[in-house]
Order: sequence, then structure tokens, then C-alpha cells
Amino acid sequence: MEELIAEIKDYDGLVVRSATKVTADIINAADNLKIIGRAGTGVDNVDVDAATKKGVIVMNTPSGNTISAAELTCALLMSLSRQEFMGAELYGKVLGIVGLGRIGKEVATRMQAFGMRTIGYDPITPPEVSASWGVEQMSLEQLWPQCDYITVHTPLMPSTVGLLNDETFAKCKKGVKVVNCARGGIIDEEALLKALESGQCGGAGLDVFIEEPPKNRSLVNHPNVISCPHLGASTKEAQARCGEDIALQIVDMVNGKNLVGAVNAQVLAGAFSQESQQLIRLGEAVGAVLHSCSASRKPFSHAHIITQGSGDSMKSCGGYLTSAVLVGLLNHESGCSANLINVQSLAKESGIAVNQSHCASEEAGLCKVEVVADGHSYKARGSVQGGVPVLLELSGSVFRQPVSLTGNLLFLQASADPQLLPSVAGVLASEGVQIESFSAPVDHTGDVWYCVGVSSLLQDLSVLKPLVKNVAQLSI
Ligand SMILES: NC(=O)C1=CN([C@@H]2O[C@H](COP(=O)(O)OP(=O)(O)OC[C@H]3O[C@@H](n4cnc5c(N)ncnc54)[C@H](O)[C@@H]3O)[C@@H](O)[C@H]2O)C=CC1
Ligand SMILES: O=C(O)C(=O)COP(=O)(O)O
Repeated sequence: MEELIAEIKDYDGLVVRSATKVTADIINAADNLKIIGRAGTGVDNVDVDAATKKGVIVMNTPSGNTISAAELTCALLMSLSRQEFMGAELYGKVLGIVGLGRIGKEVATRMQAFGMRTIGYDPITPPEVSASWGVEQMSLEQLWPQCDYITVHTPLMPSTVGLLNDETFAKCKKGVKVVNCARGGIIDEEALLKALESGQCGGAGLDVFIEEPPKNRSLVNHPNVISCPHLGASTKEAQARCGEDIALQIVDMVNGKNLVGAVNAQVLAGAFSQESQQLIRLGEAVGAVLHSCSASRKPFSHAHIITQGSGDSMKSCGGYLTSAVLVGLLNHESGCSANLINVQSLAKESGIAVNQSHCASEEAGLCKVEVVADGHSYKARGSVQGGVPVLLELSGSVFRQPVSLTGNLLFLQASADPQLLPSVAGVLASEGVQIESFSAPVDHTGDVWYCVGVSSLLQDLSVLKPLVKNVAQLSI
């Protein structure tokens, strides 16, 4: 681990199997890290929360080793049936499969070839789906007493820790044989040892342990246990598949082509088209404008993002557009390095209440944002025109021409005044800054917002203070 912490600093990507524990310390030491690729299924060896907070994508290759893990499970079931001089046929016996996902399904169809009756339980896989591959679903209460063999194929999570425990072993047939090729702890290790000692459990095939390799050897050394050191995925074929899958998935992600296998970046799914990229740039730019214009009144307490338009892209972009706006709002905060992966959790940590809604309308796609900082509301409305993000309105001031949200921009709030432009131009010229564009609001009453495109940002914004009520600048 020390070695990885020292080495990881300059790397953009990290690919691991299950033995490498990617802890928060490793993730936080990785200044450039953008992606953690798990060449395999379970991501319980990666601190996914820490990665998400750091804005790092975690991705796995969930189907590359399915067949290998299923085959090892079947090999253990067969070995358990013939472990002694006098064995027992699998034919006609009942196999209970807890977890009917990828591996559970492959185990079922293989063991049916031996004439086993396959029953199972899964809270997500519909009974009619598992029935189509020969597994009758039932509650665990109904399942335990019927099984001659039980195999578990769930992820390790609070609801699956100790699925087989003292209480559930007691509900099983005496002499039931169990296999765990999923994760250590799904079958409670102490309960299993007790059941093996009492004969309630007639044998166990274990590929995984709570601690790997297990320091406590009581299960491994038990005469009725057949054990492997986490070899379910260790075949040439599975390793070739997982290695190739993770490499291709990372290359696709880096090339902005596709996002496959990400476990913590749901917001990015479907955000790779050119249209989505333009909307993301719009969201970030609108967020950045509101960040600059409300600079004196932080922190934000509320952000409401409304998408408007009838097109499919506007209906489906809410998730990533909201995140993009938040990136623009938060990215310039000191010490904050927000991106689309971590920004929702950063916003939550900063106490910003975020709302998102969509309003179907015949108008072209619009992104409207309202933020509240120190009790004051700031609003912006923008869209994408000709592939470029533009600002149409800022806090009640509708611009005569859409403001192109690119380059160096100055936002000025002042009383409506035709003399403002020449006065501002004079001050800017004396600072060596040229005006490249100027957008005035339609309205001429009260305090209004102007936007000025400039050749470079001002060193000292206060030179404009005598002319305006409020001034902000940013570079997009
Ligand atoms: N020993 C090894 O080398 C390998 C182990 N694995 C492990 O095998 C396990 C299964 O992998 P896959 O089949 O690919 O996963 P999967 O995600 O396709 O299937 C898991 C299934 O478990 C179900 N499930 C969740 N909670 C449950 C509960 N409380 N009771 C019953 N079912 C529940 C889910 O609905 C899902 O259908 C994972 O833990 C994975 O890490 C995977 C590959 C190799
Ligand atoms: O893919 C999984 O979940 C596994 O348990 C396989 O782990 P491994 O890649 O063999 O270290």
C-alpha cells in the first residue's frame, strides 16, 4: 500500500483485480487520477465513496469472468458430492441458488444438466425470468428446508452479510452442503464452522473468505471443507476477457465515445453525444456566470435548474445539465475541484439544496437557473445556438443579442445609461484592455446587467467601481 501511495501521484488511471485494496488514502494521494478500472466484477476492494468524492470514475467488467466463476462453483458442488469414499449422486438432488444474477443463472443451467432441481431467491430478478432458465423462485424461508446443496451468488452488502447464519443453518436439511464463490461473509464463517462440527452442514466449498488469505485456518483445515484461494476468475479466458474489456472501456471513455461499466458516474451515462457536450458546456458556463455575479454574497443556499424544450435531448439532459451548472457554480470555490462525478455530493456537503425540473414547451431548448445566496436570488437563462452556449437573460435583464459564453467576459450591473459604454471603454483602454463585444439589455429602466467581451481580464476590478453598482469578470 505504501508503495502504491508513493507511485500513484502522477497516474491518470489505475487498473486492479480484487487483491489490491484501493483505499481512501491511495485515492487521496492520487492527484491526477481520473479512473479506477476493476478488471473483474466485485468493487468491494475499492472505496467507491472516496473515489466519487474525488471525482474519480470507478468502472468494472462484470461479465468477463462469469463463466469461470460459475464453472468453479459447479466444480466445488461436484467435488463436495464425491468427497468421501462413498459419495452421492447429484441427480435428483435440490440445489438452492441465492442470487440469480449472471453467475447464479450459469450455475443453474449447468447443474440442471446433472438432473438437479434448481430453486432460488433473488429480490430483483423476476420469477418469470428465472423460470425461463429453469429456476423456481421462492422465499428464503421456503428455500432453506428443501435444499441438499446451497450456493450463494450475491454481492456482499449489509443485506447479504450472514445470509446463512446460526438461525438459517438450523432451518436447513441436516447435512446440507454449501458453496461460496461470491464473497467471504455471505455465509457466516463462525456459524459455518459450528454447523460443520455438529454435522448440520455436511460440507462446504469455499473460494472466498472474510480475510484473504485467511489467518484463522479452522475452516480451511476442516476435513469437510474444500477451499481455493479466490480462484473463481483465475482462468486464462476470464483474465483475457476482463483485461481486454477494461482496456477498451477506458479507451472509449477517454475518447468521449461511450461509458460502459461505470458504477459511480450514472450522471455521465448518455452524456457523450455532441449535443450533450454542448449542453454540458452551457450548464458550466451559466453556473460560472452566476458564481461570478453573486461573488459578494456566498455561500449559495439553493439552486434550481429548469430545462425547457420539447426535444428528446432536453427531456433527458436534466441530470448532467444540473451537475454541469453545479460544476460552474462550485468550481471556482477555493479548494474545490468539482466535476460531473463528485459535484452532487460536494453540493450536498456545502448545504446547497438542489432542485431540478423540466418544462415541456415548443420553444427551443433552454436552461434556466436560479440560485439563492445570502437571501438574494440570481437568475440566468441560456441556450445553445450554432453549437455555442449563449446567455439570453441575467437576473431580469434580457440581452438584445445573445451573449456568446466564451472568452473573457465582464458583467456590469448599473442604472440603464447610454453613456455607460463610452465611459467603460475609456477606463478599460487606460488599463490596456480592448472591448471585443458589448451586449445591452432590452429594458432601459432601473438597474440592469450589461455584458462586455474583453481582450483580457482586468487586474483590478475596482477601477470600474465608480461607474457601476456591481462588476464581475470571468474567463470561459
Ligand atoms: N470468486 C470469484 O473469483 C468471483 C466472485 N464474483 C462474485 O460473485 C458475486 C455474483 O456476481 P454476479 O453474478 O456477476 O453478480 P450479479 O450482479 O449479476 O448478480 C447478483 C445478484 O444478487 C442479487 N441479490 C442482491 N441482494 C440479494 C439478496 N439479499 N438475496 C438474494 N439475492 C440478492 C441481485 O439482485 C443480483 O441478481 C459477486 O459478489 C461477485 O463479486 C464474481 C466473479 C468472480
Ligand atoms: O470479479 C470478482 O468479483 C472476483 O472476485 C474475481 O477477483 P479477481 O479478479 O480474481 O481478483
